[in-house]
Amino acid sequence: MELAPYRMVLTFMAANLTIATLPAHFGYKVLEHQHHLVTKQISHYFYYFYSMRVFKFGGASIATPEKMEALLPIISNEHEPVLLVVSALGKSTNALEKIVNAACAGNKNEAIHLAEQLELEHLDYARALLDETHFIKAADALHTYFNELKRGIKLADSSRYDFSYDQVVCLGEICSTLLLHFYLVQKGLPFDWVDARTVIRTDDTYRDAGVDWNYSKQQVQAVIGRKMKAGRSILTQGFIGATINGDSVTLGREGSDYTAAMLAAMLQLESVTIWKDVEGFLNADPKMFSNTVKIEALSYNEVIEMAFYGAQIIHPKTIKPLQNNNIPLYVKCFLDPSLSGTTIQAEVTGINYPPLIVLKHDQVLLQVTSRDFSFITEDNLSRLYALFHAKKIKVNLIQNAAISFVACIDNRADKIKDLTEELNKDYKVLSNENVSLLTIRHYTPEVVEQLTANKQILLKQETRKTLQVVMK
Ligand SMILES: Nc1ncnc2c1ncn2[C@@H]1O[C@H](COP(=O)(O)OP(=O)(O)O)[C@@H](O)[C@H]1O
Ligand SMILES: N[C@@H](CC(=O)OP(=O)(O)O)C(=O)O
Repeated sequence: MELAPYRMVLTFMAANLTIATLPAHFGYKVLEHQHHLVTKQISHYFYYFYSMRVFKFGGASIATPEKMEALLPIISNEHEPVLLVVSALGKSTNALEKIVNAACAGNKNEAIHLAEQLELEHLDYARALLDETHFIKAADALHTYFNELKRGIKLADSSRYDFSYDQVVCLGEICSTLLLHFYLVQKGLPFDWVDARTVIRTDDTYRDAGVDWNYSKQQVQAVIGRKMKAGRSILTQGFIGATINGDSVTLGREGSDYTAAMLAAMLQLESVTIWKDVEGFLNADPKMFSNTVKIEALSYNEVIEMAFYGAQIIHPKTIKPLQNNNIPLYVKCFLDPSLSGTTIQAEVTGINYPPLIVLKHDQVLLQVTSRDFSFITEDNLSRLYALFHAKKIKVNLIQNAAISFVACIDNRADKIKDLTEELNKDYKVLSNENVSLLTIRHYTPEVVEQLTANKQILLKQETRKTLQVVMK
């Protein structure tokens, strides 16, 4: 066990020294921290310095050099080393997807051309952000990684699309963090850049890699933890890792939130803040609904349900490591850090949730019927589930009847084609494409009426708290 009494004493000394050297108005905050520290030490046997935090910046927050510059006050306000987890610039992951698609379709020249365009965009970004000395260093580093990208294009092959995808797409995060790194160094901040592929070890499920928790934790503590204990702040990438063979992987689209949560759990840090372009966690996506309201505090339970059913604001895997380690998650607005944002934690009291709405488009409803009139009960259900599992298809909603089984799944044409071929051997399969899955937590009859008016309802399920409708 790591927590020896002297560690507690040292931590207290460190906290008290901090009080002595900070201006008076910081005193209260530090005392609050001390209280928090003791509580956390006793309950978790924490290994690291417990007031260190993780900040996750997504693509929207660094879409332009001006936006990146605007993050400086947020980052430099930290009194302790901070761990930054950062995504690719703006929509550059989509640009990288186009590149790998062209390469796998055999249009290698087009892919190289698109890669060169993307490199120029990164160079323009660097030029706008950095002084001459730092620009030269950044351009050099970018060149190295765009060469890695070009190697990925040359090797890309449609017969191993997911593998090819990861070798190319992972470079978005590498390049964005290089730009931010040189900017922070230029500003004199004590940051070290860590290639997440050296610490996050995964299996070889390309595009949705599973993390080897124990190995990664050891590496994260040895590399990132050690540096932070020595007073260095860290900048690393979300969304990426590497297999035991050193091949790059990605953790699933929008997976940077998950990386942030994972690192916080592995290092037992104080909290994770994800900086978004919205005021906080709203009761629905403001891009789809008007009159949304911000929720001040949410429980892990509410958020994991919403994320699982497609709330884009948080990656569904983010909550588990945080809940397991009782680490709070804050959703804050990078456009106005003074806004209170949303706190996500274990217990939330005194809040009456409004209806929380998630609308997920581009779904497919599959109806699978046994050809020989055998019941769809335990034996058939386990066969069907095993098949979905083998094809790595996530089932968003299911319902079964005597001889049929209905599943609502994301529209991944390649996977569905494979699955249908397999199912057709024993079952009759019908599919309804282009449907939407509506999930409402804390629903009211009025909201359900309003959101389903003029829609064809293909499937409906409700429990006391949650109503779900597949509709067209
Ligand atoms: N419940 C919700 N509350 C707030 N924003 C939401 C919600 N559901 C979806 N969103 C969308 O999530 C977006 C932010 O997430 P995302 O675009 O993935 O950010 P980033 O790429 O910076 O991580 C918001 O602009 C908003 O449109
Ligand atoms: N860049 C990746 C990972 C990610 O999490 O991005 P963002 O934080 O911008 O959603 C993606 O677009 O999927």
